[in-house]
Amino acid sequence: MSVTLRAHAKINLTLDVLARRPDGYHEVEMIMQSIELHDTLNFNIAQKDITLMVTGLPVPEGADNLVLKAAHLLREFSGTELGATISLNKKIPVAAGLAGGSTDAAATMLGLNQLWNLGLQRDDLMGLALQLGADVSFCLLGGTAIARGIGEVLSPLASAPRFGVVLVKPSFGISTKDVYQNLSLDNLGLRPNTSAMVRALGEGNLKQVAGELVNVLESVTIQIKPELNELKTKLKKAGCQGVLMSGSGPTIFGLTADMKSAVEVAKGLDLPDCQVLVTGMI
Ligand SMILES: C[C@](O)(CO)[C@H](O)COP(=O)(O)OP(=O)(O)OC[C@H]1O[C@@H](n2ccc(N)nc2=O)[C@H](O)[C@@H]1O
Ligand SMILES: Nc1ncnc2c1ncn2[C@@H]1O[C@H](COP(=O)(O)OP(=O)(O)OP(=O)(O)O)[C@@H](O)[C@H]1O
Repeated sequence: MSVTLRAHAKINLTLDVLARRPDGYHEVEMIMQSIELHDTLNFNIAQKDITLMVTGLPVPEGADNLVLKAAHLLREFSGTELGATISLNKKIPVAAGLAGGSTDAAATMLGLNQLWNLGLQRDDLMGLALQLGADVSFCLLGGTAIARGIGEVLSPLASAPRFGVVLVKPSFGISTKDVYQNLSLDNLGLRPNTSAMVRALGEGNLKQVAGELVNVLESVTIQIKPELNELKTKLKKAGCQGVLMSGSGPTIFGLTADMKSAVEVAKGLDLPDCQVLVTGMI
């Protein structure tokens, strides 16, 4: 028996921070969107051990990998004694603001639930997701959704238009924790209008969607890495309708009418120090 799953990356179309909690986490309100860009995971049954092999982009293969953390958490929760041989083909840039680790963790729970025939419901997995990371809950659901709480309270939205997405990932990564810690809640600057973005998505109006793209973490990350401002300007000049940093960064995304126009925009970009990827909303 073998199970193969795609683990999709996400972008944040809006991101607002409402409060800091005593445990250091933040209450957020954000519109999350899955994109075509994905890692691929393959799961095979094994007698006892859980092992992981990674191909593609380098990520640690040891116990710190979120795939192994998710697998051990699920095995403990379910009580099964089965093992698994897992392979991960890593395509999503790492420490990029695209939830690469979180989506692998979510896919691992979904894949092993099938492989081990556990019969767990999505709600059971949702309960475990939060132990692995704030973005894992959304990654289990996918599509388009409003996320509240620390990211685990989800309200699914109707499928968004399949706008094209150009991703620009600089060579450096960024620590999500550092970004949240450097955020001054008294000085958030421009805040997103969640309901206006929901309306714009519902109408499929790219110009309006572009006008509602706001992420309060952007100015924090730009303060650490001012070169992100130049990347935003270049993406706009190259023809993207709207441009924003995803999550805590440093990836910048630009939206276009469709994948074809995203390919054209990417062709016009001269960014030798960055990884440029063309993908689309799903
Ligand atoms: C920036 C986003 O990616 C937007 O989707 C998420 O809010 C972050 O989600 P994530 O990377 O899955 O977050 P976790 O791995 O759970 O947490 C990493 C660190 O980010 C900070 N963190 C994360 C989520 C949140 N709502 N408040 C926080 O303050 C905490 O300092 C935490 O130690
Ligand atoms: N399967 C995995 N894929 C990517 N990173 C992983 C994985 N497992 C553990 N990590 C570690 O997690 C850290 C964050 O990587 P990740 O790509 O998830 O960040 P991110 O895209 O910024 O996530 P988010 O958008 O959820 O904040 C890295 O330092 C990486 O070493």
